[in-house]
Amino acid sequence: MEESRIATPIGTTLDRFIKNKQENFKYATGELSQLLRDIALASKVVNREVSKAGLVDIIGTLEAQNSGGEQQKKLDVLANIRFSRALKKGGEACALVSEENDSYEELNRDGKYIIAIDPLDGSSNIDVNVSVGTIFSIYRRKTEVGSAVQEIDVLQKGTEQVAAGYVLYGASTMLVYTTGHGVNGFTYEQSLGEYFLSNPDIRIPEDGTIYSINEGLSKEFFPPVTAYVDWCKEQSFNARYVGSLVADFHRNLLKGGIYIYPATTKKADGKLRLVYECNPLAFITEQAGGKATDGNKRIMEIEPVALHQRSPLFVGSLNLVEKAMDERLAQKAK
Ligand SMILES: O=P(O)(O)OC[C@H]1O[C@](O)(COP(=O)(O)O)[C@@H](O)[C@@H]1O
Ligand SMILES: [Mg+2]
Ligand SMILES: [Mg+2]
Repeated sequence: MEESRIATPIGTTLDRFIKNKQENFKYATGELSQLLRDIALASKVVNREVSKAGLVDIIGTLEAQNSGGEQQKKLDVLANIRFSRALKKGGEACALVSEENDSYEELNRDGKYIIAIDPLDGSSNIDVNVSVGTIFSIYRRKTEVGSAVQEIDVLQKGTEQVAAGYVLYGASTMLVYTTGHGVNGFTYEQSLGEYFLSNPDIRIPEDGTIYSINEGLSKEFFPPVTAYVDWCKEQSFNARYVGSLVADFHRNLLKGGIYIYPATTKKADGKLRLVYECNPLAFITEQAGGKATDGNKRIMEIEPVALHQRSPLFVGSLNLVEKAMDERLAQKAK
């Protein structure tokens, strides 16, 4: 089916855009479209809570820890509940994999889709009014509709994703997603309660002058990363690190740049989670013309073995990520 080449006008609502693009999806039965709407709806509720975080009692940390042993923030849990409820009610998702749940949550047995989600990304920034986000990834189930969800459904390679996206709760709130036909960004108009197309067909510049890495960890960097960061400095690149993956990623997607969370002497697999942080952002990056690796291989080719497994991440502008890979090889050759 020939993809319609007519550009969708800026200001088109998300609903209208999803409807227009549905014909691009060979399974076009409307379920994926409805799922995207359910996620957008939940993000509006979370946006409301994030935007008034300082006024109501949702600031602060809970006793409980998540699967990664990190202290859960109240907003982590609240966001998780909002997305889980919206997906349960929507009926299209059979299971939810979430950073905030140890195991996957079965939702609707008749659902055809698996959702993997980081309900609130950038938790360390929640209490200080710095941008945070939500990251999501969508797969088709492998098992029979109506049957119990199994591991083969929830542990799929990134190349199996049918859609991925993120919501950035920043100066404005944006939803950016792909269904494998390019990347589009929508800005939330609070008073109308609607997302409007603001960034059609996003392409990441092949080059950039921004590098994002937590240099506070530099004592724990392996030589290839140290050499690469030194190279960025020699180029007089700008160091930018918000500490919220979604915010750092979004800036680099629009302006060009590279985000790195490497393996370190203390964290052999880095910090970020493959299934609901690295894979969705890798899908978006590749669809926008960029590159995403774990330092050696394509992120989306990594076979997941655990829901919360971690992976190093090098993501962003094609030439910057390739340079980082070359640096690794050069260092290895030494
Ligand atoms: O403080 P560090 O070690 O640089 O880690 C920051 C990274 O950790 C994260 O906060 C991890 O995500 P969560 O907040 O969802 O756990 C990323 O958003 C961010 O890029
Ligand atoms: Mg995160
Ligand atoms: Mg999180």
